[in-house]
Amino acid sequence: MANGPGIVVTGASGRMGQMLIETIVASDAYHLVGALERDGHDWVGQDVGIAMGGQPMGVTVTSDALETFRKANAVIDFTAPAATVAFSKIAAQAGVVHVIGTTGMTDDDLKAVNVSAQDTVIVRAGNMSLGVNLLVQLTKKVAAALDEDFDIEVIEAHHHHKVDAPSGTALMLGEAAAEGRGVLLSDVKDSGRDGITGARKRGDIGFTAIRGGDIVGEHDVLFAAAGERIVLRHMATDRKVFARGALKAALWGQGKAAGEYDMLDVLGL
Ligand SMILES: NC(=O)C1=CN([C@@H]2O[C@H](COP(=O)(O)OP(=O)(O)OC[C@H]3O[C@@H](n4cnc5c(N)ncnc54)[C@H](O)[C@@H]3O)[C@@H](O)[C@H]2O)C=CC1
Ligand SMILES: O=C(O)C1=N[C@H](C(=O)O)C[C@H](O)C1
Repeated sequence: MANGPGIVVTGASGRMGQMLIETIVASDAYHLVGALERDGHDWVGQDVGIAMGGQPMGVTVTSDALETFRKANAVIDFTAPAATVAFSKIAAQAGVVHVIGTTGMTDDDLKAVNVSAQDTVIVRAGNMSLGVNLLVQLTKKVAAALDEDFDIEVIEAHHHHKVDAPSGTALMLGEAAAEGRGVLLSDVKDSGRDGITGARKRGDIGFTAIRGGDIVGEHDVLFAAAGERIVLRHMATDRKVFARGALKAALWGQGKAAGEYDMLDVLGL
């Protein structure tokens, strides 16, 4: 008999999709009930295990979200903003927990997700790892303890396939620093410096994005003052940390009241 909640993985052929499927099938705490890819993708119609280059798993990749979500207890979604907005509406219709790892969402995308959260449990975070979520709390504390003599810079590095910048994690860290300082990130955010930028504005929170090779995800929060610097750092070396966090969120969300939650709720931080 199958164990634990039934999970659907969207973006099954993606870097995170495949990592999630491997993690689910290796665990007794969950089971895979569906694998979704976009219409026209060459995995659609194939057994997902075969498509991944291994043994059959008895789950055929499909592009029919509603039919698949109806068979599940949770959907784990690391895809792209437009797909995630559409999936949140379908998850609400099907009444399943929607765990969202997708980053690069606009304010309008986030508003649409928030509307879906009136009808189902949504857990969304730009980073699902325990380490980064702890770093968020540390960043808030350090920013609250220091004044604007300390310039705050968030530096992130990712693989060369990544399409959005700053990363979702960098934005979480920037929000935490702004909250610690009692300001709005939108009022102090400085990203994409290029050319004659003028001197750094006191109180700004700066962002720098590095893209290269196969870097999984690295984030520094730098507090730099005259004569001293503090650096808070997280380095992910394996996507398993994100998959484990997302699966924890899927389990945590079962039976919760409809609403939008994050990994700080899941981890009790
Ligand atoms: N929150 C977190 O902890 C993490 C978030 N991410 C985010 O997750 C997202 C995906 O990352 P990767 O797996 O590296 O990207 P990827 O490009 O390897 O995978 C994305 C997958 O989504 C699929 N997809 C796109 N539209 C779709 C649709 N309408 N229906 C079904 N599938 C669709 C694509 O075909 C692709 O297979 C990015 O936004 C990334 O920033 C990545 C790692 C950790
Ligand atoms: O695209 C990625 O790979 C990652 N994206 C997330 C982000 O935007 O912060 C999380 C992690 O750093 C990997």
